[in-house]
Amino acid sequence: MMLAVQRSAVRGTAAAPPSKSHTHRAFILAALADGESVVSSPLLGEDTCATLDAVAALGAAVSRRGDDVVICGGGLHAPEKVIDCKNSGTSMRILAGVAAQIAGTTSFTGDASLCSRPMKPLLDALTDLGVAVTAADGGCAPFSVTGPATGGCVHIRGDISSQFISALLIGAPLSGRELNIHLTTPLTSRPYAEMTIAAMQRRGVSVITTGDGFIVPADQSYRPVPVTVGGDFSSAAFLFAAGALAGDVCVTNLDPADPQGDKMFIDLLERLGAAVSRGPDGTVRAGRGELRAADVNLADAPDLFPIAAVLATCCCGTTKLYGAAHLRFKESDRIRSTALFLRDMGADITETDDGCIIRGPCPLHGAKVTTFGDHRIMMAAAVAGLIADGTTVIDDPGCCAVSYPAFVADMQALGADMRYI
Ligand SMILES: O=C(O)C1=C[C@@H](OP(=O)(O)O)[C@@H](O)[C@H](O)C1
Ligand SMILES: C=C(OP(=O)(O)O)C(=O)O
Repeated sequence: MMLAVQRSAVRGTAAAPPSKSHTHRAFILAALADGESVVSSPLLGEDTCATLDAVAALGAAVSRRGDDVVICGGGLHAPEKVIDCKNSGTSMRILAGVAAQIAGTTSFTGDASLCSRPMKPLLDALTDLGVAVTAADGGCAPFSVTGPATGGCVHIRGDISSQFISALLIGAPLSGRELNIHLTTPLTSRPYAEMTIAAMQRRGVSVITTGDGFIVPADQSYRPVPVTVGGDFSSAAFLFAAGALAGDVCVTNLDPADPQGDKMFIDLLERLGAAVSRGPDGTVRAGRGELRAADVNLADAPDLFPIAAVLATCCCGTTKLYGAAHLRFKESDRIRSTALFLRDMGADITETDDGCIIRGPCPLHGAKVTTFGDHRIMMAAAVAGLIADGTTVIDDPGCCAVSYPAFVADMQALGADMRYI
């Protein structure tokens, strides 16, 4: 199946889908807390469902109560079956940190994309903490960890994925001993580590931020708390960009106080010259404006890169997106896959090591887009198709189900001419 997109205007209101990152953390931390946790409004996308299946395999009792997911956690054990994290880096990295704290062997696998993404820095850190690790060549999945880990001191790089740090932090209280994490390179995607710490603290576990990392003090445990998952700013970025490029879109279900780093997209739209207005209830509206180029550091918000690059094609002048070399380790090499589809659509775009340079404005035309099975490439290309001359034909449109299953339906409801062919 393909998705055919024609130039079209979008207008109206859409609710941001629930946050993928918050849902992963809510499911995993509920599994680690003794007792029942109710998770309301979770994202039930392919990635978060992979996490839910995994926590059930590790021994948490998972049930549905209406739209809520109820998890009875505590007393986890090594599973019989291999944990398949499918396309989800967050699931694999954080759950590896959890499994490392459990006696016995837990094996992990994923799809072809996930099995090519880096795991070695985390697996090396777990080895230093006394975990026996067996992994494929290069330290990627499939791999197994045999725990439990000890506490102590660990050195790990911070510039490949913050998920390694989230994994060590979340698993640490299970050992009962202090864990001292020293970062050997600067931490990228830092807001995600901060989301992890906030989620741990909400459940009664404190984390100390040090000059070069983090300490999880000894003798702490998670307590169950009910959570309602708020909207996802990374997914909302596609709705905002559609409004800023092709009409006027109002997005609800976003909390301005949420720690998600990708809420910077709203400031970015304003900086580039889009018409942005913020309602008192957190509702944000984005419409057309005279867009002008800017230098944008995406070190802390890498998931915004593909859609920010689409916006940049409509900016007057040279836009530089930089600071995000870790984009090369996502579901696809997102610097390469974004440059490929935008160049095919007529953009003047040059890849750099840590981003790209776009000389705009570039009139876009329809093209055949390869998503490489990457949800954010699919959604960014679909938004680009709204302003392109002719038809944009996107392969594997179902891949958006990992983070935003209703993306195409939401866009169609706003008036986008998107059809499955
Ligand atoms: O912890 C998380 O929920 C995430 C962390 C980020 O990954 P990196 O830390 O690998 O950049 C982000 O890209 C991903 O979509 C979700
Ligand atoms: C990189 C992403 O997720 P993950 O690392 O969990 O696969 C993403 O959603 O863009």
